[in-house]
Amino acid sequence: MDKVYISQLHVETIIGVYDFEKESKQSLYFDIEMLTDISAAAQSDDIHLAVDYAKVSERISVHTTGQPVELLETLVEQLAEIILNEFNVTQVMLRVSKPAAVSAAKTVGVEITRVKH
Ligand SMILES: Nc1nc2c(c(=O)[nH]1)N=C([C@H](O)[C@@H](O)CO)CN2
Repeated sequence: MDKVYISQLHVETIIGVYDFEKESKQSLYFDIEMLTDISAAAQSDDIHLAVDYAKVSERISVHTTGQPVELLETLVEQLAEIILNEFNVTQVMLRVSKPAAVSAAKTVGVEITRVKH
């Protein structure tokens, strides 16, 4: 299966478990891999038949900066459901990194893979 991907999408938002995290935005970085058949888009050269990575990026940014959640787990589950429901994708891998969370680490985060049923 073919893949459309987005690497290191930067979004600033309120996210976190602790009170101090609810007062100022933090950076999140998303890596997304979406399985899809690209043949119709390639043969027609038509963006409407492609998984538009710009539209996916915008949807991720809008959702992530909407209603705040505490856990990265909650956020990536919500985003995986949105991508599978709203785009022509059979499987999505989402990795979110929160580089400021653990000062001794380069970055930390959560990765999931979800399949359309
Ligand atoms: N598995 C997770 N562990 C932690 C999370 C998280 O979202 N998922 N969040 C925090 C805090 O919000 C942290 O980012 C602040 O230091 C801690 N562990």
